[in-house]
Amino acid sequence: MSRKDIPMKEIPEILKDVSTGKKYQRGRFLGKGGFAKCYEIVDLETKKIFAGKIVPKALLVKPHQKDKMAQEITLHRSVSHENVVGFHGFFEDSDFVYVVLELCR
Ligand SMILES: Nc1ncnc2c1ncn2[C@@H]1O[C@H](COP(=O)(O)OP(=O)(O)OP(=O)(O)O)[C@@H](O)[C@H]1O
Repeated sequence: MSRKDIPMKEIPEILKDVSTGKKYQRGRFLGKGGFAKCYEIVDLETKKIFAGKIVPKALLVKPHQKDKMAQEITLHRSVSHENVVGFHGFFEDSDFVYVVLELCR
């Protein structure tokens, strides 16, 4: 089965982190990578703006794809440097993994 045949769920307008209760409004589309689509997202409580990197779980089927995603998160959360885009956390629901990043203007 090729990539285009995989049925894709729609990304929600409001992204909810059930573990913290945080909610983000999905805004402007920023760009697309190999697996992810990136959007501006706004924390509904603090009104702070971030970049949300959203990866469909339907694309993370092979063990090495899941491992790469987990490794990206593990590495990125451990790095804090002025030249590396800031990492603000991640969460998931049944269909997507959401990574919250500093927004690059
Ligand atoms: N923190 C950010 N702030 C603003 N725009 C971003 C941010 N992160 C990603 N983007 C936009 O989203 C696009 C896709 O990013 P993503 O990190 O998914 O892909 P990539 O690194 O280009 O590819 P790959 O999937 O191979 O890692 C980028 O090219 C950029 O336009």
